[in-house]
Amino acid sequence: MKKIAVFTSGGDAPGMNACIRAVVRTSIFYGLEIYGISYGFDGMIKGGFKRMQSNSVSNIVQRGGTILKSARSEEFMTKEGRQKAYDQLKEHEIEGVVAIGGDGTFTGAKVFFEEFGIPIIGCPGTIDNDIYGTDYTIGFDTAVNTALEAIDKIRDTAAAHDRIFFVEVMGRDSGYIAVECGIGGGAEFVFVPETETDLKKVVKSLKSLRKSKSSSLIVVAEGDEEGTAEYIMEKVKGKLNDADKEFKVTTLGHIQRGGNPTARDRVLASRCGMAAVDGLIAGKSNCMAGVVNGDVIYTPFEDCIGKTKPLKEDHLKLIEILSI
Ligand SMILES: Nc1ncnc2c1ncn2[C@@H]1O[C@H](COP(=O)(O)OP(=O)(O)O)[C@@H](O)[C@H]1O
Ligand SMILES: O=P(O)(O)OC[C@H]1O[C@](O)(COP(=O)(O)O)[C@@H](O)[C@@H]1O
Repeated sequence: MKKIAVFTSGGDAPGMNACIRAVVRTSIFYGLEIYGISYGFDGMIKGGFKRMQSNSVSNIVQRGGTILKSARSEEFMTKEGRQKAYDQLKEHEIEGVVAIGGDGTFTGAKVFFEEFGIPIIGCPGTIDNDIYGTDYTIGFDTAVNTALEAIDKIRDTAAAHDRIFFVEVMGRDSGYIAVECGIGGGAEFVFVPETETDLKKVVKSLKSLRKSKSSSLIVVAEGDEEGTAEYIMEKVKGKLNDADKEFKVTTLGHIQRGGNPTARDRVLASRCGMAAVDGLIAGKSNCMAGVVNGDVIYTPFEDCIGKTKPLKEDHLKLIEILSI
């Protein structure tokens, strides 16, 4: 293997730059030529390849976003689009690819490998932490810390004014961010897509909590099956029927996906990046490099996509117990 390429795809997650840096420097360390592909699969189709040197990735380990840009590609969803991408890789004599992204990216990578046999290894880059085959995904720790900082500030206002606050955090299909913010931020309740949200029970608990607490904080994952934080707040407000209480909603939004990665994310990203290149050199493919129980492991894309990583039962129990 002489030439490999790396790209970021789907969204962006803090730590992607640290991962790119590790891929580039590990490749150079082993004497490989390394190319960066801009704008994910779209860039592959359009031939957006650029040779990278060690100094191409200087001073980025601490930066959020991705220097390779990120994109979602409709064209790659078609056989014709993937054929164009393959032709571009052939033209540039690329023999292996590192894909940094989430489960959508890995789904595309798996299809691509099955059709054209180009060796491809993934690194888990998503703030949602919803990928099987790694205890944590790159960006999750930073997103939780960003959301937690905001929640701490919101708590000050909630306490000062005796308010009930609903804070919406990211997580289209997953409650990992909500659960960790809920535990770390001392939330009274956390609503997540993985479990049924029982509003009747919540209203009952809020009524009884009124005796001991003057303010409450509820964290809602954006993908909760009951609806948005705004919608849930209106429903709870209607049922609680407490004219003296003020209800407020804060949606944290994309601030959770930006910012400098935490130490944990930088280290995880660097380990996964190095492991992806090691894996390609060792002849691995169609899999993701992740970290489980402290060790790097390679998990087939099929499992990363097909298997779910359930929320920890004891985390959910913790929230219930600590909120009394
Ligand atoms: N079934 C598929 N076939 C081919 N490409 C796919 C498929 N699913 C996803 N992709 C590609 O992966 C890209 C990123 O997926 P997306 O779900 O948007 O992000 P993420 O990787 O963060 O989950 C898509 O824009 C598309 O180009
Ligand atoms: O507005 P966008 O860019 O589609 O992103 C929103 C989505 O991004 C996510 O945070 C996931 O993003 P990443 O996979 O890139 O980390 C989801 O929880 C959220 O629904």
